Amino acid sequence: MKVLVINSGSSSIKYQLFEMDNEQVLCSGIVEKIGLPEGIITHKTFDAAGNETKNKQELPIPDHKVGLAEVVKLLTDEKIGVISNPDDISAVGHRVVHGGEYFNETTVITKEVEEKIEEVIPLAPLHNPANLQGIRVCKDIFPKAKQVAVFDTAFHQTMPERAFRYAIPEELYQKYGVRSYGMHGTSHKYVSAAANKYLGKEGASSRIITIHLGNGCSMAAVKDGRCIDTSMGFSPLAGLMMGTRSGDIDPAVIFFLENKLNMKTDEIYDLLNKKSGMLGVAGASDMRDIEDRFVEGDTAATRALDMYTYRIKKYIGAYTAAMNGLDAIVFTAGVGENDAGVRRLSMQGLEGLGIKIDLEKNNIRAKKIEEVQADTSHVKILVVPTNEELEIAQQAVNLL
Ligand SMILES: Nc1ncnc2c1ncn2[C@@H]1O[C@H](COP(=O)(O)OP(=O)(O)O)[C@@H](O)[C@H]1O
Ligand SMILES: CC(=O)OP(=O)(O)O
Ligand SMILES: [Mg+2]
Repeated sequence: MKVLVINSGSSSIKYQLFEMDNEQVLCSGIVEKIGLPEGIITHKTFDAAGNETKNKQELPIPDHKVGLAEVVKLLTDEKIGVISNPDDISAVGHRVVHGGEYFNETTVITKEVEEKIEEVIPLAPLHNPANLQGIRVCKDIFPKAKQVAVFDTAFHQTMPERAFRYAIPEELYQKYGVRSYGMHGTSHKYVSAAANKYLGKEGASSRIITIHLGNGCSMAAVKDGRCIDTSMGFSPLAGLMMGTRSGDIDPAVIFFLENKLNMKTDEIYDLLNKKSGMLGVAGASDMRDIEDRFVEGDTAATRALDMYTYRIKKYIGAYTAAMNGLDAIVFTAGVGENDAGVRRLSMQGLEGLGIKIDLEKNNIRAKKIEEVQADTSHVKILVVPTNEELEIAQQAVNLL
């Protein structure tokens, strides 16, 4: 059974085509820097022995629709394509970021499901539209395949009320579902399970903090394999500082912008979602650009990194308290897996909590699970490459 997985992030589309009979990856790729002047598509095909052939192109990719069209071209290309007939694909698994109160499980996509994903767009304005586009394009191109949605919010459904409720009038939760949902759940689930397995703590008691640092960033406190708290909230705007999102901010700033600067609601929305974070503070959203400037001693980039990593530390403190201790920290996603500098700065000055990184071991871009703590550290520090696509494909197969 061949399953295609489409993972549309805010700045990227990742995809993998699996032969699920033996979980073999037939091809995989990433469309990066969507919306920036210079987009990149990296497409890899694999033969039965796992040997890789890579194809890289640079071209402007203004939005997710253009990106998806390029992906489909590559999948069906005469020379390097891996499918000759779209009907070869039995299912397409889609990452959907926000399921609102409607979905806490993997679901076959029907017209009603599509409408509900559309209805909660205001809760995930950078993501659900891209997720929907992916669903619609794939329905057209793979009409025989079952379309399946795997929701980012699902893993966080185990949070207790004290963690997911906001201190606002009860009616807003009861009537309108105003509460914290959390995102990146597929990734937090995958890497926490992988870490538990690696540490020999599957099914045992364990206290792990997972730190997903991509363009969007979030952390989760995972106790005994279940999420008990997470930093994103009602929408993916909450929590950590991100590529273009502010993360936590005093809501009074919004009233100030309205009253003092006469900004409209959608302008403020845009400001906090698309013009803030690393972009707002240092003028660039891509961490590779920030790192280059940090190395050159750029003041704004240095300040932005200091803010970004300080907030990670604060959440580590909070979640260590919430779990009454900590066994392991897990870094993952684009920045978490590749950026030794961010890991180093985030772990600096946490010796008081028994957390100490080894600078030499940390100096890696992780392709598999790596341990980067110092010998004297009481807490393990792992870098675990996430694989949201495999997790989605497995869930799609289980459902079907
Ligand atoms: N080698 C690297 N060093 C530092 N940051 C990197 C590196 N490779 C990728 N990144 C960063 O990862 C981020 C994208 O992560 P990713 O998980 O793909 O994001 P998303 O899924 O949110 O689109 C970008 O900010 C990019 O700069
Ligand atoms: C929810 C979210 O922020 O996703 P991504 O990091 O893929 O943009
Ligand atoms: Mg992502």
